[in-house]
Amino acid sequence: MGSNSKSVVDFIETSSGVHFSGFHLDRLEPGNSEVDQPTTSTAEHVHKQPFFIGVAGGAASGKTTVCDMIIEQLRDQRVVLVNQDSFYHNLTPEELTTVHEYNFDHPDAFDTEQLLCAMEKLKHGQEVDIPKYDFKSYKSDVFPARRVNPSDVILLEGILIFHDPHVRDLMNMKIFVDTDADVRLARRIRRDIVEKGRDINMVLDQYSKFVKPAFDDFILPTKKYADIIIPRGGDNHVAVDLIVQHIRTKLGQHDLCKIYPNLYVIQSTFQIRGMHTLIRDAQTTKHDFVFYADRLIRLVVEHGLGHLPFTEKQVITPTGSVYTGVDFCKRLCGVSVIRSGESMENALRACCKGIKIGKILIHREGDNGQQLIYEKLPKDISDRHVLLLDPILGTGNSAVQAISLLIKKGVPESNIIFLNLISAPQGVHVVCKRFPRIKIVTSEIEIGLNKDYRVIPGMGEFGDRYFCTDDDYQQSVVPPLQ
Ligand SMILES: Nc1ncnc2c1ncn2[C@@H]1O[C@H](COP(=O)(O)OP(=O)(O)O)[C@@H](O)[C@H]1O
Ligand SMILES: Nc1ccn([C@@H]2O[C@H](COP(=O)(O)O)[C@@H](O)[C@H]2O)c(=O)n1
Ligand SMILES: [Mg+2]
Repeated sequence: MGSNSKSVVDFIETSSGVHFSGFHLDRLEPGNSEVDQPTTSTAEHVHKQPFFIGVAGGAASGKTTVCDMIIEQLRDQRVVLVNQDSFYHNLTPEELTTVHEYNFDHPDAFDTEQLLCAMEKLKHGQEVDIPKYDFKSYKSDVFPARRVNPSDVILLEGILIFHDPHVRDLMNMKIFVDTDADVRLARRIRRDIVEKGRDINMVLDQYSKFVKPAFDDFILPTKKYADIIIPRGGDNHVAVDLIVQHIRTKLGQHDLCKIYPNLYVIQSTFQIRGMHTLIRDAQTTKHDFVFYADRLIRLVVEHGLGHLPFTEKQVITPTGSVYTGVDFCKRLCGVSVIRSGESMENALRACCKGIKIGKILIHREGDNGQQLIYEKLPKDISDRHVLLLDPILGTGNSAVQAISLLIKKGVPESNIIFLNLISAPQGVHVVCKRFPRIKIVTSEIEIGLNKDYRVIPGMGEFGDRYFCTDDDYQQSVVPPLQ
């Protein structure tokens, strides 16, 4: 037992009306909590964030070609392509007279502020006017601007789009098209002569004076920022297919998964939706609530176990053949946040024979914020991977308390997997910002928190419903399976 003299049972009994692992904060004074207070107590309506892809590479490496291939495969999505060329500074009359002296491959040739502003607007779901650049007059105010509507996927391509850190930060995926210099030069000569009506000597002059040095000095050094490097550009169909597959996966995910790569929402199926429908329904009987909550918990636990490290193992099958498989991670334990988290222990025990399970009890007392009042953890917990169990992530305050304790006990942050059934975006932000290396596995992301800091739509007081300590629930409403 911790320093507090009250028994665990006392605390459990006095906690009625509160989801035990997520405390009401309405009476908390600023500064009492270890965690920043949520900025809003109402449902958080986050607009659907577009997936932003940057495509960089040398001139004529095939950036536009790769983008066109991606767009072609994503015909069923709203995709927009923006070219960095649109943000070239207009040349002054003086610069125009000596245009062969102008370096179009230097970062200063672009109006990066205007580019950043336009891309931020698109990222935030606003329409934007993109200038049309004229390669013949070297101006972007000759033609009317192009109105670009908010889209699901934004592609930004250009030689130097990875140069500015602010522009880079907007991107969810960075691609570098890596094509041999001689191929780029050959393509450029053809393109500049045919499309831009330029003279061969002028093209070669510009190449040796500006294009090649700028590639070495500014473009190539940004290759290190790329998540994916595509050799041979548009000829690399495998790379483009994989990229499209990834984009489709990301589009199907909750926005929070794009922000926090360590947040895993298990793939929804009609079975999962059906279980959620039952456990969220206030009319569902106690018996059904426990049955379907258990089914969902088992899915979350199995998914969470999938994130543990493994080692390769070979066995001999009864046919005498070698089967190359994997060995389960042995050094693990569960930690349940009393009381709701205890509902997840059976599923964990059913999956991991003989697993050690520790307990943490956190409660809010008076105006002093939450207090950790009980903990019983395996002595060697710092050597183990920890599956932290709590079915609801609400404000994130109790999760932060529990995780902080585990870290204090020597558990590396990256060894903690937090398993829950539902997560409010506010809690995800709080936990993921504070502990960027832990993993959260959940089965659904909620709309948010109401003014009483309760998760909505939610499922009520989980502990009461699961452990049948709320007398108000219906005995039998949902008919059993035939
Ligand atoms: N894989 C390829 N095979 C043949 N020609 C290509 C290939 N990729 C691009 N091109 C041609 O090379 C030129 C430059 O390609 P582009 O995609 O516009 O490059 P970037 O946008 O990087 O400047 C274009 O004329 C294009 O048709
Ligand atoms: N007026 C201009 C503006 C740019 N360039 C060259 O275009 C290249 C970038 O375009 P990509 O489609 O190849 O990415 C860059 O190398 C500039 O030198 C130009 O020649 N004239
Ligand atoms: Mg291009």
